[in-house]
Amino acid sequence: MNSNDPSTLLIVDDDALILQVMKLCLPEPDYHVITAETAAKGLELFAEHKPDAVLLDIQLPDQSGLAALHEFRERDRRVPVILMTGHGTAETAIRAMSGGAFEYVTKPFEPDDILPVIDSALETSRMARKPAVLPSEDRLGEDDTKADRVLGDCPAMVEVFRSIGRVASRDVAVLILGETGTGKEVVARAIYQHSQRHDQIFHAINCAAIPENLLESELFGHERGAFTGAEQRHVGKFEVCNGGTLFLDEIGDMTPRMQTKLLRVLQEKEFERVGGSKTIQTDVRIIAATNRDVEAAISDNSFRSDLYYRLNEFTLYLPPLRERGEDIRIMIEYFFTRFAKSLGKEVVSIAPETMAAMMLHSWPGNVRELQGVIKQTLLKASGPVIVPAFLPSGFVGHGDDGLGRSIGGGAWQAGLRSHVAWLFAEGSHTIAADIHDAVDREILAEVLHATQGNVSAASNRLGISRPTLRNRIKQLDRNTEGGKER
Ligand SMILES: Nc1ncnc2c1ncn2[C@@H]1O[C@H](COP(=O)(O)OP(=O)(O)OP(=O)(O)O)[C@@H](O)[C@H]1O
Repeated sequence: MNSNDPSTLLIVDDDALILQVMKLCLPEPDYHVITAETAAKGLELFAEHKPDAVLLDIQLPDQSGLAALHEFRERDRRVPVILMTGHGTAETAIRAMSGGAFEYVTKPFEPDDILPVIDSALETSRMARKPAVLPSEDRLGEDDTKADRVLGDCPAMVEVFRSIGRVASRDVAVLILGETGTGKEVVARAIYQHSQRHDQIFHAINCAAIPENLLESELFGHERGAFTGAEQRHVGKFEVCNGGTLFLDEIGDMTPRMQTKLLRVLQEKEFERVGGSKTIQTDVRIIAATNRDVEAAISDNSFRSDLYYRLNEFTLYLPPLRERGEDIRIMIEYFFTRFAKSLGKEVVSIAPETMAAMMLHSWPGNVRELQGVIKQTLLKASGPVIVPAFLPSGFVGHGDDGLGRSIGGGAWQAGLRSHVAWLFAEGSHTIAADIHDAVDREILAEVLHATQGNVSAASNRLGISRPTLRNRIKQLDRNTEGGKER
Protein backbone atom coordinates (compact mmCIF):
# COMPACT_ATOMS: atom_id res chain seq x y z
CA MET A 1 0.00 0.00 0.00
CA ASN A 2 1.23 3.49 -0.85
CA SER A 3 1.90 5.53 2.26
CA ASN A 4 1.38 8.73 0.29
CA ASP A 5 -2.12 7.79 -0.46
CA PRO A 6 -3.88 6.45 2.68
CA SER A 7 -7.04 4.43 2.22
CA THR A 8 -10.06 5.74 4.04
CA LEU A 9 -12.15 3.13 5.77
CA LEU A 10 -15.51 3.86 7.39
CA ILE A 11 -16.46 1.53 10.26
CA VAL A 12 -20.06 1.57 11.43
CA ASP A 13 -20.66 -0.35 14.66
CA ASP A 14 -22.17 0.50 18.03
CA ASP A 15 -19.57 -1.65 19.80
CA ALA A 16 -16.94 0.84 20.98
CA LEU A 17 -14.43 -1.96 21.56
CA ILE A 18 -14.57 -3.09 17.93
CA LEU A 19 -14.06 0.49 16.77
CA GLN A 20 -11.06 0.87 19.04
CA VAL A 21 -9.46 -2.46 18.05
CA MET A 22 -9.97 -1.84 14.35
CA LYS A 23 -8.35 1.58 14.65
CA LEU A 24 -5.33 -0.06 16.24
CA CYS A 25 -5.18 -2.74 13.55
CA LEU A 26 -5.40 -0.22 10.73
CA PRO A 27 -2.73 2.39 11.56
CA GLU A 28 -1.86 5.64 9.83
CA PRO A 29 -0.32 6.45 7.36
CA ASP A 30 -1.52 3.48 5.30
CA TYR A 31 -5.08 3.68 6.58
CA HIS A 32 -7.33 6.49 7.65
CA VAL A 33 -10.15 5.13 9.79
CA ILE A 34 -13.36 7.02 10.51
CA THR A 35 -16.01 5.61 12.77
CA ALA A 36 -19.73 5.90 13.41
CA GLU A 37 -21.95 4.23 15.99
CA THR A 38 -25.21 4.56 14.06
CA ALA A 39 -26.30 4.04 10.46
CA ALA A 40 -27.41 7.67 10.21
CA LYS A 41 -24.00 8.97 11.30
CA GLY A 42 -22.31 6.43 8.98
CA LEU A 43 -24.29 7.70 6.00
CA GLU A 44 -23.41 11.27 6.91
CA LEU A 45 -19.67 10.43 7.09
CA PHE A 46 -19.97 8.44 3.87
CA ALA A 47 -21.18 11.55 2.03
CA GLU A 48 -18.57 13.75 3.66
CA HIS A 49 -15.43 11.55 3.37
CA LYS A 50 -16.19 9.36 0.34
CA PRO A 51 -14.42 6.39 1.97
CA ASP A 52 -12.68 3.67 -0.05
CA ALA A 53 -14.54 0.89 1.78
CA VAL A 54 -17.09 0.40 4.55
CA LEU A 55 -17.16 -2.11 7.39
CA LEU A 56 -20.76 -2.33 8.53
CA ASP A 57 -22.30 -4.12 11.49
CA ILE A 58 -25.51 -5.86 10.60
CA GLN A 59 -27.22 -4.89 13.87
CA LEU A 60 -27.24 -1.17 14.54
CA PRO A 61 -29.28 0.80 17.08
CA ASP A 62 -31.17 2.96 14.60
CA GLN A 63 -31.52 0.84 11.48
CA SER A 64 -30.87 -2.68 10.28
CA GLY A 65 -27.46 -3.11 8.69
CA LEU A 66 -29.13 -4.47 5.56
CA ALA A 67 -31.19 -1.34 5.10
CA ALA A 68 -28.02 0.68 5.65
CA LEU A 69 -26.19 -1.48 3.08
CA HIS A 70 -28.91 -0.65 0.59
CA GLU A 71 -28.51 3.06 1.29
CA PHE A 72 -24.71 2.97 0.96
CA ARG A 73 -25.10 1.15 -2.34
CA GLU A 74 -27.64 3.69 -3.56
CA ARG A 75 -25.09 6.42 -2.93
CA ASP A 76 -22.14 4.68 -4.63
CA ARG A 77 -22.16 1.08 -5.80
CA ARG A 78 -18.43 1.09 -6.40
CA VAL A 79 -17.59 1.33 -2.68
CA PRO A 80 -17.20 -2.20 -1.24
CA VAL A 81 -19.20 -2.83 1.95
CA ILE A 82 -18.05 -5.64 4.27
CA LEU A 83 -20.71 -6.84 6.67
CA MET A 84 -19.98 -7.90 10.24
CA THR A 85 -22.41 -10.42 11.64
CA GLY A 86 -23.04 -12.39 14.78
CA HIS A 87 -23.65 -16.13 14.47
CA GLY A 88 -27.40 -15.66 14.55
CA THR A 89 -27.38 -13.26 11.62
CA ALA A 90 -24.92 -15.03 9.29
CA GLU A 91 -27.72 -16.29 7.03
CA THR A 92 -28.98 -12.72 6.53
CA ALA A 93 -25.49 -11.54 5.68
CA ILE A 94 -25.04 -14.31 3.14
CA ARG A 95 -28.26 -13.25 1.46
CA ALA A 96 -26.97 -9.69 1.45
CA MET A 97 -24.04 -10.80 -0.68
CA SER A 98 -26.30 -11.22 -3.68
CA GLY A 99 -27.56 -7.73 -2.85
CA GLY A 100 -24.06 -6.47 -3.52
CA ALA A 101 -22.17 -6.69 -0.21
CA PHE A 102 -18.48 -7.30 -0.85
CA GLU A 103 -18.00 -9.95 1.84
CA TYR A 104 -19.12 -10.78 5.34
CA VAL A 105 -17.20 -11.72 8.46
CA THR A 106 -18.58 -13.41 11.54
CA LYS A 107 -17.92 -11.96 14.98
CA PRO A 108 -15.82 -12.52 16.99
CA PHE A 109 -12.96 -12.36 14.50
CA GLU A 110 -9.20 -12.10 14.76
CA PRO A 111 -7.40 -9.23 13.00
CA ASP A 112 -5.76 -11.84 10.75
CA ASP A 113 -9.21 -12.92 9.55
CA ILE A 114 -10.43 -9.50 8.64
CA LEU A 115 -7.34 -7.61 7.46
CA PRO A 116 -6.98 -9.56 4.18
CA VAL A 117 -10.69 -8.97 3.45
CA ILE A 118 -10.26 -5.24 4.10
CA ASP A 119 -7.17 -5.03 1.90
CA SER A 120 -8.94 -6.89 -0.87
CA ALA A 121 -11.93 -4.51 -0.60
CA LEU A 122 -9.60 -1.49 -0.70
CA GLU A 123 -7.82 -2.90 -3.77
CA THR A 124 -11.19 -3.45 -5.48
CA SER A 125 -12.17 0.10 -4.62
CA ARG A 126 -8.90 1.47 -6.00
CA MET A 127 -9.38 -0.36 -9.27
CA ALA A 128 -12.95 0.82 -9.67
CA ARG A 129 -12.49 4.41 -8.56
CA LYS A 130 -8.91 5.56 -9.19
CA PRO A 131 -9.15 7.20 -12.61
CA ALA A 132 -7.10 5.71 -15.46
CA VAL A 133 -6.63 8.87 -17.53
CA LEU A 134 -6.04 8.46 -21.27
CA PRO A 135 -3.98 10.99 -23.29
CA SER A 136 -7.07 12.24 -25.12
CA GLU A 137 -8.65 13.34 -21.87
CA ASP A 138 -7.89 16.90 -21.03
CA ARG A 139 -7.34 16.42 -17.33
CA LEU A 140 -3.81 17.66 -17.03
CA GLY A 141 -4.61 19.48 -13.80
CA GLU A 142 -5.47 16.19 -12.11
CA ASP A 143 -3.37 15.24 -9.10
CA ASP A 144 -1.14 12.39 -10.28
CA THR A 145 -1.28 10.66 -6.90
CA LYS A 146 -5.05 10.39 -7.29
CA ALA A 147 -5.06 9.14 -10.90
CA ASP A 148 -3.06 6.82 -13.14
CA ARG A 149 -2.04 8.66 -16.28
CA VAL A 150 -1.75 6.24 -19.19
CA LEU A 151 1.00 7.53 -21.47
CA GLY A 152 1.63 6.68 -25.08
CA ASP A 153 2.29 8.44 -28.34
CA CYS A 154 3.66 5.69 -30.57
CA PRO A 155 1.29 4.41 -33.28
CA ALA A 156 0.59 1.11 -31.52
CA MET A 157 -0.47 2.86 -28.30
CA VAL A 158 -2.50 5.48 -30.17
CA GLU A 159 -4.36 2.55 -31.72
CA VAL A 160 -4.90 1.05 -28.25
CA PHE A 161 -6.43 4.32 -27.02
CA ARG A 162 -8.68 4.52 -30.09
CA SER A 163 -9.80 0.94 -29.46
CA ILE A 164 -10.60 1.70 -25.81
CA GLY A 165 -12.76 4.58 -27.02
CA ARG A 166 -14.53 2.33 -29.52
CA VAL A 167 -15.16 -0.64 -27.24
CA ALA A 168 -15.75 0.85 -23.77
CA SER A 169 -19.38 1.79 -24.30
CA ARG A 170 -20.27 -1.39 -26.23
CA ASP A 171 -21.36 -4.12 -23.86
CA VAL A 172 -19.03 -6.80 -25.25
CA ALA A 173 -16.38 -9.00 -23.68
CA VAL A 174 -12.85 -7.65 -24.12
CA LEU A 175 -9.63 -9.63 -24.13
CA ILE A 176 -6.45 -7.73 -23.32
CA LEU A 177 -3.19 -9.32 -24.40
CA GLY A 178 0.31 -8.22 -23.51
CA GLU A 179 3.46 -9.16 -21.64
CA THR A 180 3.61 -8.73 -17.88
CA GLY A 181 3.60 -5.10 -16.75
CA THR A 182 2.45 -3.65 -20.09
CA GLY A 183 -0.64 -2.03 -18.56
CA LYS A 184 -3.39 -4.63 -18.95
CA GLU A 185 -4.96 -3.82 -15.59
CA VAL A 186 -4.87 -0.06 -16.09
CA VAL A 187 -6.44 -0.50 -19.54
CA ALA A 188 -9.15 -2.76 -18.08
CA ARG A 189 -9.93 -0.03 -15.56
CA ALA A 190 -10.06 2.59 -18.31
CA ILE A 191 -12.55 0.45 -20.24
CA TYR A 192 -14.74 -0.03 -17.16
CA GLN A 193 -14.55 3.63 -16.19
CA HIS A 194 -15.61 4.72 -19.69
CA SER A 195 -18.36 2.10 -19.94
CA GLN A 196 -22.07 2.43 -19.33
CA ARG A 197 -21.51 0.30 -16.24
CA HIS A 198 -19.04 2.76 -14.70
CA ASP A 199 -21.24 3.42 -11.66
CA GLN A 200 -21.95 -0.26 -11.07
CA ILE A 201 -19.90 -2.81 -9.19
CA PHE A 202 -16.41 -3.77 -10.46
CA HIS A 203 -14.51 -6.76 -9.15
CA ALA A 204 -11.22 -8.27 -10.22
CA ILE A 205 -9.94 -11.76 -9.75
CA ASN A 206 -6.51 -13.14 -10.52
CA CYS A 207 -7.17 -16.60 -11.94
CA ALA A 208 -3.51 -17.64 -11.57
CA ALA A 209 -3.30 -16.82 -7.88
CA ILE A 210 -6.02 -19.21 -6.68
CA PRO A 211 -6.20 -23.03 -6.84
CA GLU A 212 -8.94 -24.44 -9.06
CA ASN A 213 -11.46 -25.37 -6.35
CA LEU A 214 -11.21 -22.06 -4.60
CA LEU A 215 -11.44 -20.20 -7.90
CA GLU A 216 -14.59 -22.11 -8.76
CA SER A 217 -16.09 -21.10 -5.43
CA GLU A 218 -14.91 -17.53 -5.81
CA LEU A 219 -16.51 -17.18 -9.22
CA PHE A 220 -19.66 -19.27 -8.89
CA GLY A 221 -20.16 -19.60 -5.11
CA HIS A 222 -21.07 -22.77 -3.26
CA GLU A 223 -23.87 -24.19 -1.15
CA ARG A 224 -23.44 -25.21 2.46
CA GLY A 225 -21.98 -28.72 2.62
CA ALA A 226 -20.94 -28.70 -1.05
CA PHE A 227 -17.52 -29.96 0.03
CA THR A 228 -15.64 -30.60 3.25
CA GLY A 229 -15.24 -27.29 5.02
CA ALA A 230 -18.14 -25.58 3.23
CA GLU A 231 -19.88 -24.61 6.45
CA GLN A 232 -21.87 -21.75 4.97
CA ARG A 233 -23.24 -20.84 1.59
CA HIS A 234 -20.83 -18.64 -0.36
CA VAL A 235 -21.99 -16.17 -2.97
CA GLY A 236 -19.62 -15.96 -5.93
CA LYS A 237 -18.44 -13.06 -8.06
CA PHE A 238 -20.81 -13.82 -10.92
CA GLU A 239 -23.70 -13.29 -8.54
CA VAL A 240 -22.25 -10.33 -6.64
CA CYS A 241 -21.30 -8.53 -9.85
CA ASN A 242 -24.71 -8.84 -11.48
CA GLY A 243 -25.17 -5.67 -13.55
CA GLY A 244 -21.47 -4.82 -13.20
CA THR A 245 -18.07 -5.76 -14.57
CA LEU A 246 -15.70 -8.56 -13.70
CA PHE A 247 -12.01 -8.36 -14.59
CA LEU A 248 -10.53 -11.84 -14.97
CA ASP A 249 -6.77 -11.44 -14.90
CA GLU A 250 -4.40 -14.21 -16.04
CA ILE A 251 -7.22 -16.04 -17.77
CA GLY A 252 -4.67 -18.11 -19.71
CA ASP A 253 -3.93 -19.98 -16.49
CA MET A 254 -7.45 -21.35 -16.02
CA THR A 255 -7.84 -25.11 -15.95
CA PRO A 256 -9.89 -26.79 -18.72
CA ARG A 257 -12.76 -27.49 -16.31
CA MET A 258 -12.97 -23.85 -15.25
CA GLN A 259 -12.78 -22.78 -18.88
CA THR A 260 -15.84 -24.92 -19.62
CA LYS A 261 -17.77 -23.39 -16.72
CA LEU A 262 -16.79 -19.89 -17.76
CA LEU A 263 -17.83 -20.53 -21.35
CA ARG A 264 -21.28 -21.55 -20.21
CA VAL A 265 -21.85 -18.45 -18.12
CA LEU A 266 -20.63 -16.28 -20.99
CA GLN A 267 -22.92 -18.00 -23.49
CA GLU A 268 -26.02 -18.54 -21.41
CA LYS A 269 -25.65 -15.90 -18.71
CA GLU A 270 -26.56 -18.45 -16.07
CA PHE A 271 -24.84 -20.87 -13.70
CA GLU A 272 -25.33 -22.90 -10.54
CA ARG A 273 -23.43 -22.54 -7.28
CA VAL A 274 -21.12 -25.48 -6.54
CA GLY A 275 -23.27 -28.16 -4.93
CA GLY A 276 -26.45 -26.27 -5.84
CA SER A 277 -29.25 -27.03 -8.26
CA LYS A 278 -30.86 -23.61 -8.57
CA THR A 279 -29.96 -21.87 -11.82
CA ILE A 280 -28.93 -18.27 -11.24
CA GLN A 281 -29.20 -15.63 -13.97
CA THR A 282 -26.46 -13.04 -14.21
CA ASP A 283 -25.55 -10.12 -16.40
CA VAL A 284 -21.84 -9.47 -16.01
CA ARG A 285 -19.50 -7.80 -18.48
CA ILE A 286 -16.21 -9.66 -18.69
CA ILE A 287 -12.88 -8.01 -19.29
CA ALA A 288 -10.18 -10.69 -19.43
CA ALA A 289 -6.42 -10.41 -19.66
CA THR A 290 -3.46 -12.69 -20.11
CA ASN A 291 0.25 -12.50 -20.75
CA ARG A 292 0.20 -15.98 -22.32
CA ASP A 293 0.36 -16.67 -26.02
CA VAL A 294 -3.28 -17.76 -26.28
CA GLU A 295 -3.05 -18.93 -29.86
CA ALA A 296 -0.17 -21.24 -28.94
CA ALA A 297 -2.23 -22.47 -25.95
CA ILE A 298 -5.12 -23.23 -28.33
CA SER A 299 -2.77 -25.16 -30.61
CA ASP A 300 -1.52 -27.32 -27.76
CA ASN A 301 -5.10 -27.75 -26.47
CA SER A 302 -4.50 -26.07 -23.14
CA PHE A 303 -6.98 -23.30 -23.96
CA ARG A 304 -10.45 -23.84 -25.46
CA SER A 305 -10.82 -22.17 -28.81
CA ASP A 306 -14.58 -21.59 -28.31
CA LEU A 307 -13.86 -19.74 -25.06
CA TYR A 308 -11.21 -17.71 -26.82
CA TYR A 309 -13.66 -16.68 -29.56
CA ARG A 310 -16.27 -15.80 -26.96
CA LEU A 311 -13.83 -13.65 -24.95
CA ASN A 312 -12.33 -12.28 -28.08
CA GLU A 313 -15.36 -10.23 -29.14
CA PHE A 314 -12.82 -7.45 -29.00
CA THR A 315 -9.06 -7.86 -28.48
CA LEU A 316 -6.57 -5.25 -27.41
CA TYR A 317 -2.87 -5.91 -27.76
CA LEU A 318 -0.46 -3.93 -25.59
CA PRO A 319 3.00 -3.84 -27.16
CA PRO A 320 6.04 -4.46 -24.95
CA LEU A 321 7.76 -1.29 -23.77
CA ARG A 322 10.88 -1.97 -25.88
CA GLU A 323 8.74 -1.57 -29.03
CA ARG A 324 7.32 1.80 -28.05
CA GLY A 325 10.20 3.97 -29.32
CA GLU A 326 10.26 7.46 -27.85
CA ASP A 327 7.41 6.62 -25.46
CA ILE A 328 10.10 5.09 -23.24
CA ARG A 329 11.84 8.44 -22.93
CA ILE A 330 8.53 10.18 -22.18
CA MET A 331 7.72 7.64 -19.46
CA ILE A 332 11.20 7.89 -17.93
CA GLU A 333 10.87 11.66 -17.67
CA TYR A 334 7.30 11.44 -16.35
CA PHE A 335 8.00 8.84 -13.66
CA PHE A 336 11.21 10.55 -12.51
CA THR A 337 9.27 13.78 -11.98
CA ARG A 338 6.29 12.08 -10.39
CA PHE A 339 8.18 9.80 -8.02
CA ALA A 340 10.72 12.50 -7.12
CA LYS A 341 7.81 14.59 -5.93
CA SER A 342 6.31 11.81 -3.83
CA LEU A 343 9.72 10.85 -2.39
CA GLY A 344 10.56 14.47 -1.63
CA LYS A 345 13.62 14.48 -3.91
CA GLU A 346 14.74 17.33 -6.08
CA VAL A 347 15.48 16.19 -9.62
CA VAL A 348 16.52 18.78 -12.13
CA SER A 349 17.78 16.59 -14.94
CA ILE A 350 18.55 13.08 -16.09
CA ALA A 351 22.12 12.78 -17.42
CA PRO A 352 22.21 11.74 -21.10
CA GLU A 353 24.23 8.61 -20.16
CA THR A 354 21.53 7.57 -17.70
CA MET A 355 18.84 8.11 -20.29
CA ALA A 356 20.90 6.20 -22.86
CA ALA A 357 21.39 3.22 -20.53
CA MET A 358 17.69 3.15 -19.77
CA MET A 359 16.69 3.46 -23.43
CA LEU A 360 19.03 0.56 -24.18
CA HIS A 361 17.49 -1.79 -21.65
CA SER A 362 14.95 -4.27 -23.03
CA TRP A 363 12.53 -3.97 -20.07
CA PRO A 364 11.27 -7.55 -19.82
CA GLY A 365 9.06 -6.42 -16.91
CA ASN A 366 7.82 -3.46 -18.98
CA VAL A 367 6.26 -0.40 -17.31
CA ARG A 368 6.21 -1.98 -13.86
CA GLU A 369 9.95 -2.71 -14.09
CA LEU A 370 10.57 0.84 -15.32
CA GLN A 371 8.71 2.26 -12.33
CA GLY A 372 10.69 0.02 -9.94
CA VAL A 373 14.03 1.02 -11.44
CA ILE A 374 13.14 4.71 -11.25
CA LYS A 375 12.09 4.44 -7.60
CA GLN A 376 15.29 2.58 -6.70
CA THR A 377 17.37 5.13 -8.60
CA LEU A 378 15.72 8.02 -6.80
CA LEU A 379 16.29 6.42 -3.42
CA LYS A 380 19.98 6.12 -4.21
CA ALA A 381 20.30 9.54 -5.83
CA SER A 382 21.96 12.50 -4.17
CA GLY A 383 21.90 15.84 -5.92
CA PRO A 384 19.62 17.06 -8.66
CA VAL A 385 21.24 15.24 -11.62
CA ILE A 386 20.51 11.56 -12.13
CA VAL A 387 23.83 9.99 -13.17
CA PRO A 388 24.21 6.30 -14.18
CA ALA A 389 25.85 5.45 -10.85
CA PHE A 390 22.46 5.89 -9.18
CA LEU A 391 20.86 3.18 -11.32
CA PRO A 392 20.30 -0.10 -9.45
CA SER A 393 23.40 -2.27 -9.30
CA GLY A 394 23.38 -4.75 -12.13
CA PHE A 395 21.58 -2.31 -14.39
CA VAL A 396 24.53 -0.69 -16.20
CA GLY A 397 27.51 -2.55 -17.58
CA HIS A 398 26.47 -6.00 -16.39
CA GLY A 399 24.92 -8.91 -18.21
CA ASP A 400 22.93 -8.35 -21.33
CA ASP A 401 19.54 -7.00 -22.10
CA GLY A 402 17.98 -10.32 -22.99
CA LEU A 403 18.80 -9.95 -26.68
CA GLY A 404 22.47 -10.78 -26.27
CA ARG A 405 23.51 -7.14 -26.38
CA SER A 406 25.67 -5.87 -23.58
CA ILE A 407 24.18 -3.21 -21.40
CA GLY A 408 26.16 -0.02 -21.06
CA GLY A 409 27.40 -0.24 -24.66
CA GLY A 410 27.42 3.54 -24.86
CA ALA A 411 25.21 6.47 -25.66
CA TRP A 412 25.45 6.24 -29.43
CA GLN A 413 24.23 2.62 -29.54
CA ALA A 414 21.40 3.56 -27.23
CA GLY A 415 20.44 6.47 -29.47
CA LEU A 416 20.62 4.22 -32.51
CA ARG A 417 18.48 1.54 -30.90
CA SER A 418 15.97 4.09 -29.78
CA HIS A 419 15.78 5.39 -33.38
CA VAL A 420 15.31 1.85 -34.71
CA ALA A 421 12.58 1.22 -32.15
CA TRP A 422 10.90 4.47 -33.11
CA LEU A 423 10.97 3.67 -36.85
CA PHE A 424 9.58 0.25 -36.02
CA ALA A 425 6.79 1.73 -33.93
CA GLU A 426 6.05 4.21 -36.74
CA GLY A 427 5.42 1.24 -39.03
CA SER A 428 8.37 1.91 -41.38
CA HIS A 429 9.20 -0.80 -43.93
CA THR A 430 12.54 0.76 -44.90
CA ILE A 431 14.25 0.66 -41.51
CA ALA A 432 17.61 -0.59 -42.82
CA ALA A 433 17.80 2.06 -45.56
CA ASP A 434 16.58 4.79 -43.22
CA ILE A 435 19.23 3.97 -40.63
CA HIS A 436 22.05 3.63 -43.20
CA ASP A 437 21.16 7.01 -44.67
CA ALA A 438 21.00 8.61 -41.23
CA VAL A 439 24.39 7.16 -40.27
CA ASP A 440 26.03 8.11 -43.61
CA ARG A 441 24.75 11.66 -43.29
CA GLU A 442 26.45 12.01 -39.93
CA ILE A 443 29.71 10.40 -41.13
CA LEU A 444 29.97 12.44 -44.33
CA ALA A 445 29.06 15.72 -42.63
CA GLU A 446 31.64 15.18 -39.92
CA VAL A 447 34.50 14.19 -42.26
CA LEU A 448 33.71 16.90 -44.82
CA HIS A 449 33.65 19.42 -42.00
CA ALA A 450 37.02 18.17 -40.72
CA THR A 451 38.52 18.42 -44.23
CA GLN A 452 36.98 21.88 -44.86
CA GLY A 453 34.76 20.48 -47.60
CA ASN A 454 37.64 19.04 -49.61
CA VAL A 455 36.08 16.02 -51.37
CA SER A 456 39.43 14.44 -52.29
CA ALA A 457 40.71 14.65 -48.72
CA ALA A 458 37.39 13.46 -47.35
CA SER A 459 37.19 10.45 -49.69
CA ASN A 460 40.76 9.64 -48.76
CA ARG A 461 39.96 9.69 -45.04
CA LEU A 462 36.69 7.79 -45.56
CA GLY A 463 38.48 5.07 -47.52
CA ILE A 464 36.15 5.34 -50.51
CA SER A 465 36.70 6.69 -54.02
CA ARG A 466 35.80 10.26 -54.96
CA PRO A 467 33.02 9.17 -57.40
CA THR A 468 31.52 6.93 -54.71
CA LEU A 469 31.50 9.84 -52.25
CA ARG A 470 29.94 12.23 -54.81
CA ASN A 471 27.28 9.66 -55.74
CA ARG A 472 26.47 9.02 -52.13
CA ILE A 473 26.09 12.76 -51.40
CA LYS A 474 23.76 13.10 -54.42
CA GLN A 475 21.75 10.08 -53.36
CA LEU A 476 21.31 11.42 -49.82
CA ASP A 477 20.23 14.80 -51.24
CA ARG A 478 17.69 13.07 -53.47
CA ASN A 479 16.30 11.10 -50.55
CA THR A 480 15.94 14.30 -48.55
CA GLU A 481 14.33 16.26 -51.42
CA GLY A 482 11.97 13.39 -52.20
CA GLY A 483 10.54 13.84 -48.72
CA LYS A 484 12.45 10.78 -47.56
CA GLU A 485 14.58 12.52 -44.98
CA ARG A 486 16.10 9.56 -43.19
N1 LIG B 1 1.04 3.41 -20.81
C1 LIG B 1 1.26 3.60 -19.51
N2 LIG B 1 1.53 4.82 -19.03
C2 LIG B 1 1.78 5.03 -17.72
N3 LIG B 1 1.74 4.07 -16.80
C3 LIG B 1 1.48 2.82 -17.21
C4 LIG B 1 1.23 2.51 -18.58
N4 LIG B 1 1.01 1.19 -18.69
C5 LIG B 1 1.12 0.68 -17.45
N5 LIG B 1 1.39 1.65 -16.56
C6 LIG B 1 1.62 1.47 -15.11
O1 LIG B 1 2.48 0.34 -14.96
C7 LIG B 1 2.12 -0.45 -13.84
C8 LIG B 1 1.84 -1.88 -14.29
O2 LIG B 1 0.69 -1.88 -15.11
P1 LIG B 1 -0.44 -3.02 -15.01
O3 LIG B 1 -0.55 -3.53 -13.62
O4 LIG B 1 -1.68 -2.46 -15.63
O5 LIG B 1 0.24 -4.14 -15.93
P2 LIG B 1 -0.28 -5.61 -16.28
O6 LIG B 1 -0.06 -5.80 -17.73
O7 LIG B 1 -1.69 -5.78 -15.77
O8 LIG B 1 0.73 -6.51 -15.46
P3 LIG B 1 0.60 -8.09 -15.10
O9 LIG B 1 0.54 -8.86 -16.39
O10 LIG B 1 1.86 -8.37 -14.36
O11 LIG B 1 -0.64 -8.23 -14.26
C9 LIG B 1 0.89 0.23 -13.23
O12 LIG B 1 1.33 1.08 -12.20
C10 LIG B 1 0.34 1.06 -14.37
O13 LIG B 1 -0.38 2.18 -13.91
